[in-house]
Amino acid sequence: MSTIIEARGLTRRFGDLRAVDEASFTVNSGSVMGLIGPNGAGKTTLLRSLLGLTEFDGELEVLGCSPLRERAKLMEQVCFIADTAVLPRWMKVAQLLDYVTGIHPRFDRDHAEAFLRDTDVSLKRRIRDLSKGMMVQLHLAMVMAIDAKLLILDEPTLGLDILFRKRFFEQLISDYYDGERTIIISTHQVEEVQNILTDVTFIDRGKLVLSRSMESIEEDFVQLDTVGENAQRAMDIPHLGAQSILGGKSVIYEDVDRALLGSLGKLRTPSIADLFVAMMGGEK
Ligand SMILES: Nc1ncnc2c1ncn2[C@@H]1O[C@H](COP(=O)(O)OP(=O)(O)OP(=O)(O)O)[C@@H](O)[C@H]1O
Repeated sequence: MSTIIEARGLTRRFGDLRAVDEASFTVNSGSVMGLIGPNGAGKTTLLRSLLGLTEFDGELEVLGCSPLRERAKLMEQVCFIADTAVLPRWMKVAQLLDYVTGIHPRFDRDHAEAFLRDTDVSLKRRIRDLSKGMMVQLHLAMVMAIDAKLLILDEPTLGLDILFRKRFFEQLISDYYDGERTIIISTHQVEEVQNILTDVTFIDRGKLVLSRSMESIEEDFVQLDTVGENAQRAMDIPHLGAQSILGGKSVIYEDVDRALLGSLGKLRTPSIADLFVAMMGGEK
């Protein structure tokens, strides 16, 4: 396992606004990291910094390169799909494959075609005539055929229905992820990525609120569902956040004595979505 990204005090200012504020984190090879935050939290700005697409202060190294000074070298090893990614609509699918074969040294056309054979996307179709779902399949085919060490996806499933979103993430993990590549996915759709992540980072108003492995989430956080009088006792113990449930409370704690909580109700590991709500300002 090697370090792919190392950020120390990464900051991006727009006038008085700090879109990314003193972010320090490490990403290791083989990680599938979810970058999760509300609208305007700084996700896109953080990803753009990693790619050298925006100026920043602080220290940042991505795949051993300085994103601002060695962008060309970095781009040889990175694949990025922006939330606003658009394919040239006037091209036919086959022409797109020709085009990317011509410009990208690590694009494997045969691999892309093999992937597309299992979809409804025909090489003869014009891109503008594809449905949204087919467009995603085409995007995925392009991504999977690029041999990149780091894949960065900014809101890759925006505007798609739940079936396509699920399929996108499933295929990403089953067909692309090989345990060595590193994937960073920014998304609002927390529930759908939860099962594929090895690491999770929460960002809120530019600050990293949480940056951990999924394994350590299990160790560090616990959720208690409790009803009746026990609910008040549970709320008296310092906690991260709480939600009302039928007849009681569901409360999330960090680093707490589980034996003490066990007598008050049912314990479980919080989902990423529940943890997100608790940390981003649920009922306290
Ligand atoms: N070029 C810019 N000039 C000025 N402010 C900017 C610029 N780009 C982003 N911002 C501001 O920085 C903050 C973070 O924006 P960013 O797009 O990184 O958030 P995000 O988490 O990706 O949001 P969303 O989920 O809505 O896409 C926002 O307040 C945004 O208005």
